[in-house]
Amino acid sequence: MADKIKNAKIVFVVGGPGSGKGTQCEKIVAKYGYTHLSSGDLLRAEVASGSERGKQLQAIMQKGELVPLDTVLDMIKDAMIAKADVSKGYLIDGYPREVKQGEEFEKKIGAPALLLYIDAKGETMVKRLMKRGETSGRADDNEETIKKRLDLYYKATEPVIAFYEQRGIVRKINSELPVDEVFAIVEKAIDELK
Ligand SMILES: Nc1nc2c(ncn2[C@@H]2O[C@H](COP(=O)(O)OP(=O)(O)OP(=O)(O)O)[C@@H](O)[C@H]2O)c(=O)[nH]1
Ligand SMILES: Nc1ccn([C@@H]2O[C@H](COP(=O)(O)OP(=O)(O)O)[C@@H](O)[C@H]2O)c(=O)n1
Ligand SMILES: [Mg+2]
Repeated sequence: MADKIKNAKIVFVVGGPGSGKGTQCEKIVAKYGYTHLSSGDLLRAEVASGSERGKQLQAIMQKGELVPLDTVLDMIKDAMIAKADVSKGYLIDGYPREVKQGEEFEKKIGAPALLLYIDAKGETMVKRLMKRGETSGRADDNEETIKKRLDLYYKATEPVIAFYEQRGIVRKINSELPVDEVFAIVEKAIDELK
């Protein structure tokens, strides 16, 4: 079962909240046909289902904290298996959030071939999320939760980048530029994989 996805290309897409991970992933899907799995979207779908587990997740996400590791990892794994027959590669967006999440992913699923590090300044991310919050309906796109998400990003997620840098698979992408210019850099990184 998990064997099916062992040979697939796995790309981690990591960056702060509102750095533009989702935006770039959509463009990668359109050009390369990869399967996009946003850990945040998977969690929000569970919340929307109204399940008991969803209610617990909602409370954690509203505070900008991290949900238990196993919960996210199981969701990602199930979603990967569901697409195993048709997938050219996987974009794992918003995961790992901490080094331990990366280690567990590798134990249960496989190793990433590339980590796209979507990098924007803190103030840029806050500005984008406040703007997105005007229309997104996301409960965590508010000033207080954004600040917590950002703090947690610097504390827990930036070490993930250092961890994979040692392996030489990190490509840092400056996402202060306009979307299409950012994508031009992303394309180069993906093309290197072939
Ligand atoms: N100028 C500029 N704006 C961008 C870029 N990428 C995204 N944005 C804007 O920033 C906002 C956040 O982008 P998302 O792609 O949703 O960010 P994300 O990293 O997926 O954020 P989370 O869902 O919070 O993880 C969007 O509303 C975009 O309009 C970019 O490369 N340049
Ligand atoms: N791997 C993950 C991904 C998301 N989450 C939770 O889901 C929320 C939204 O995640 P997201 O990736 O859509 O958004 P950002 O936090 O990057 O803005 C996070 O703030 C966490 O509460 C998590 O706990 N673990
Ligand atoms: Mg996103």
